[in-house]
Amino acid sequence: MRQKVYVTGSRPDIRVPFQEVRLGGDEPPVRLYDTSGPTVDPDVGLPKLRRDWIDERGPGDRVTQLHYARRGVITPEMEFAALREGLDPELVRGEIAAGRAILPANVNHPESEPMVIGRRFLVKINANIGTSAVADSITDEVEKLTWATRWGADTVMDLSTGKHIHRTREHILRNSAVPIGTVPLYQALEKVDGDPVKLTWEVYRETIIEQAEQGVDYMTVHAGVLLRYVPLAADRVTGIVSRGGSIMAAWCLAHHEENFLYTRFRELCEIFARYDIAFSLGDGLRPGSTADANDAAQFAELDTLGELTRIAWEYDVQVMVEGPGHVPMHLIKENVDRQQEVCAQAPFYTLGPLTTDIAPAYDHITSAIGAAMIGAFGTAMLCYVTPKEHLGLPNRDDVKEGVIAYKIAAHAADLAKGHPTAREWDDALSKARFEFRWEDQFNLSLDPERARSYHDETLPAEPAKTAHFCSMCGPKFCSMRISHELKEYAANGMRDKAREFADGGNRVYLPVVD
Ligand SMILES: C[C@H]1O[C@@H](n2cnc3c(N)ncnc32)[C@H](O)[C@@H]1O
Ligand SMILES: Cc1ncc(COP(=O)(O)O)c(N)n1
Ligand code: MET
Ligand code: SF4
Ligand SMILES: [Zn+2]
Repeated sequence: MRQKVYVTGSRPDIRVPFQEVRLGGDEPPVRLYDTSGPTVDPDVGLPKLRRDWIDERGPGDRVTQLHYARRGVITPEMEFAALREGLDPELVRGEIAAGRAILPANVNHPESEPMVIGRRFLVKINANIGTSAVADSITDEVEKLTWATRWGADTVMDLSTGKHIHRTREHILRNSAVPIGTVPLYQALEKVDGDPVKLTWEVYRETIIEQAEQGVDYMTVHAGVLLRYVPLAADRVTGIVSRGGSIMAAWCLAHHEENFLYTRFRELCEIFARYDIAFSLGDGLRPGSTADANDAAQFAELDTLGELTRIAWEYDVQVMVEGPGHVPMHLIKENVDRQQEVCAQAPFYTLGPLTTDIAPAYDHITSAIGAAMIGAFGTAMLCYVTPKEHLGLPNRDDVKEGVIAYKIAAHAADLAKGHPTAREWDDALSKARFEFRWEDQFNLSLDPERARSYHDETLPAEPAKTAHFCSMCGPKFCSMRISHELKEYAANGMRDKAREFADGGNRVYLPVVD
């Protein structure tokens, strides 16, 4: 059974949720990092976990976690995030202060359960949801939110572009125990009837304040798409594939002016600091195909993102940096190394990357391969890709497929990086598997329901739950059963050897099988 348990911190309202798996036999229970949050009841709403923490600090021009971290303060949010990972709160504070980690936590999102994004911590995953002009249901999106977090999304981005963007986001935020990210440019574009040329700084500014008041925790800002970089993407196989990037490029060319997100960046920082919104510096020039990976346009923009990272830090605003996209395996490492170098170790947040372009309908797999690699190289958060990528808006089932694929990638990276708590989970599952504790194996797995149902497809009867085989090899060929017998031989062999020794070495050695 999986059960929710809480670990308490230095004050009574720091209660950190875990999923505890009780195991059979003499095995101690295993605690899993829990992202699922409290059960959502739309009539009651979520508990406002952070309410008192925010109120105690009061309003101000710089109410950011980075601001407190730099002054040596461990906030309740930092302690909460540390307890979730089984790490020292001082490590969380130090990494935030150094800009190597962020804790996205808008003062207007008290429902959020804090977590920390940075290379020293568990690799996090983000799930994208949101309406489009073609599919515009608020209830569907709230369901995707709860479904995504049910399977382990650490943050969710609302990328809505439909008719009711404000209302959709309100429902998402009030029902979300994970930080919510947005791309405010999408709503700004709706406000000017979808014509990029009509965009203005004023419309954009009004939009970010609207979203800041609602409680958006981090915002993608495509401030690195400079006028002079746009021609660099002209000869690409797939041009500019970022929505925000293409919008800003269109604006720059039409006005022949520098990107207003870049020229007004300091004003943005002042606003973000008042709410503690984190920047997710958008990669508007990311490659959208294998052919375009690591090209001049992509790396020119990255240099600008490095410059903007340092400016945000002047204002105590937290920053992460977005990365690609479509990148074949041999070009992945350079992406992390360059980003870490150029952006002074600010956390990296990548979309995949997709390691090949040939598998539409399976891009959760093409991209989970790249995500696992880039995570192991030090990327802090992985943005999922669903099987619907390039084909249409993901539904609830696609959201689950994407989240599970990315939980696998993130955990595989945690193991490779040696996060202190990652290994325990694998060991517990492997032991259960080797000891034919089938129920424990199911309950410890990322998707217990599917594991159980796949097993039961061929062997549904109750005795099969303790059987020393499954239908893959059958009883006679079960290598793990044979391994147990080998162990017995070895143990008996040792006993016999001991007896042989006591007998003066005159016995012929024969293993005893009972
Ligand atoms: C940047 C990435 O965001 C994803 N994306 C954009 N809009 C949505 C949406 N409404 N729902 C889910 N994913 C979306 C696409 O997968 C794109 O590749
Ligand atoms: C990791 C990640 N997630 C979302 C976006 C926003 O999308 P777009 O750049 O297409 O507007 C992005 N740039 N990077
Ligand atoms: N899949 C694209 C990307 O990787 C985004 C939308 S399709 C051009 O960025
Ligand atoms: S996902 Fe579809 S709508 Fe979006 S850029 Fe690609 S083809 Fe265009
Ligand atoms: Zn793509």
